[in-house]
Amino acid sequence: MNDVLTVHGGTPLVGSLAVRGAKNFVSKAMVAALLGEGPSVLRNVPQIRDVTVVTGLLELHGVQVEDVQGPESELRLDPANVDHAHVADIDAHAGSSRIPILFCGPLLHRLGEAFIPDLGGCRIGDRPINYHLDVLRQFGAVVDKMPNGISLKAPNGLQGTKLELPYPSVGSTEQVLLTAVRAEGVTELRNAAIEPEIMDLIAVLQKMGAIISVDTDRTIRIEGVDRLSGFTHTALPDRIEAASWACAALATKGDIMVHGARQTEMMTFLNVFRKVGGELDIRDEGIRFSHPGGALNSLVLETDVHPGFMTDWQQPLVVALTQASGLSIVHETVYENRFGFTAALRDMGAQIQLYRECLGGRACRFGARNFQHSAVISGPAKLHGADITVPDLRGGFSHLIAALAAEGTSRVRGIGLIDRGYEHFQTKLESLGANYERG
Ligand SMILES: CC(=O)N[C@H]1[C@@H](OP(=O)(O)OP(=O)(O)OC[C@H]2O[C@@H](n3ccc(=O)[nH]c3=O)[C@H](O)[C@@H]2O)O[C@H](CO)[C@@H](O)[C@@H]1O
Ligand SMILES: C=C(OP(=O)(O)O)C(=O)O
Repeated sequence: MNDVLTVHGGTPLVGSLAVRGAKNFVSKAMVAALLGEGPSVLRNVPQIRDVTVVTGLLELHGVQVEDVQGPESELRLDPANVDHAHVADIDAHAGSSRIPILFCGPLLHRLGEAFIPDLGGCRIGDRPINYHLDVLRQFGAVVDKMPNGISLKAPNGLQGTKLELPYPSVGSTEQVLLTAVRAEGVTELRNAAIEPEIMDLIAVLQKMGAIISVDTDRTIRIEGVDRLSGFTHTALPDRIEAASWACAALATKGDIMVHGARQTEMMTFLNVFRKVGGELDIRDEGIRFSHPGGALNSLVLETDVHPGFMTDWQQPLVVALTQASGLSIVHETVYENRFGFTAALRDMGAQIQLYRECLGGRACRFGARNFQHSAVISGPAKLHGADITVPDLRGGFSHLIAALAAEGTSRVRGIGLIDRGYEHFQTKLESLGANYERG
C-alpha cells in the first residue's frame, strides 16, 4: 500500500521548497568519476532513486562510494579498486535506469572490456541504443549482443574519430564525451546535443584534465589525453524539477517559491510560463512561480532539443494547459510516444485529443510514422478525482498535479516511480499544504 496516495484535490499549493542537483547530470558525473586516477567529490547531490541505482552499479564495479549527508550533500567516489568489467548481480539493476550504457567508454579504457545489461528508464518510446553502439564501434570497440545485454571489448584500445549523430541525442553525446576524453587522438562530434547538463559534464571532464571545445554549430572537439584526475564539483540545479513545481503552481492556482531554480538554464520555460499567464519573480536564490488569479492563456508549442522547450517539461505543462482558456497545441518532437499519460487526464475530465500529424508548425521525424505525438488541449476543464496509475516519472508527477488540482478524491497508484527523479516529493507536497494520505 506504500505505493498509493489518496489525494484530496482543490487546494492551491502554496509555500517554498528547494531543488538540488539535476538528475540528468549527477548520474553522468558519477560515471565520469570512473575515469579518474584519484577520488572525486560531487556536491549538491539529490536523494533520488537514480543516484541510489548508479551508486549500486559503481560499487559493483569496485568504486568506493561514500555518501556524506549534510548541507553540501556530498558524494565521494574513489575508483582506485575498479577491477570488474562483468559483475554477477548487475541484472538486479537492469530495468531501473538508462545510465549503464554510459559505463562503456570508462570501463573499456580501464579494463579493456565491459558488460552492459539491458536498460531501464521511462517507457516513453522505443528508446533504442543504436547511436551509442555505432559511435562505440567507430572508436574501435567490438560490440556483441547477448541475451540480456551487450558485451564490449577494445582489443586495440580506443581511437579518436570523426562522428556525426543522426539526431542530437543527449545520451549519445555523453557517450562520445566519456569515451573520447581518454581515446588516442582527436574526436570531432557533429550534431551534438548541448543541453546544460552536458555543459556541466564537460566542465567536470575539464576539471579532470580533458581538453574539450564546443562550437556554436553543435560541433564538439575532444583531444584525448593519457590520464585524468578526480574532480570536485557542485552539480547544476534540476531545471526539470523546478519547472514541474512551477506547473503545479499554475494548475492548482498556487504560489511556489523554488529555491535553487536558476534562470539561465530555464529561459525557454520561463518565456512559456509567462505567455501562459503565470507570474514570475526571478531572484538570486531561486524563482517564485504563481498563478495570476484570473484566466490562463492557451498556446502553441513544440518540444525540442536545447535551447528549445525540453520534452521533460512537456508532461507537467500539459496539466497546467488543461486550465487555460481556449485551444492549446503541443507537438512532441523528441519522443514518439510521450502522451500516454493523457489517458488518465481524460478520465479526470480533461479535454485532450491526440493526433498522428505534426501539428502547430514544422514537420518532425515522427510525422510520417503513425505515432500520436501531437496533442490538442481544450480548456479550461473542470477536473474531478479518479483512480489512476502512474506510467512514468514525469507522467506520474503530472498525474499527481492533476489530482491536486481536481475536485474530489483520487487514488494515485505506483507513486514509487516518482522517487526516481523528485527528491522527497511527499515532504515537499506536505510543506505546500497538499491534502493527501498514504495508502
Ligand atoms: C538520464 C537522462 O539524461 N535522460 C534524459 C536524456 O535521455 P536520453 O539520453 O535517453 O535521450 P536522447 O536525447 O538520447 O533521445 C532523444 C531521441 O533520440 C533517440 N535515440 C537516442 C539514442 C539512440 O541510440 N537512438 C535513438 O534513436 C531517442 O529514441 C529519442 O527519440 O535526454 C532526454 C532528451 O532531453 C530526456 O528526456 C531524458 O530525461
Ligand atoms: C525521461 C526521463 O528520464 P530517463 O532518461 O532517466 O528515463 C526524465 O527524466 O524525464
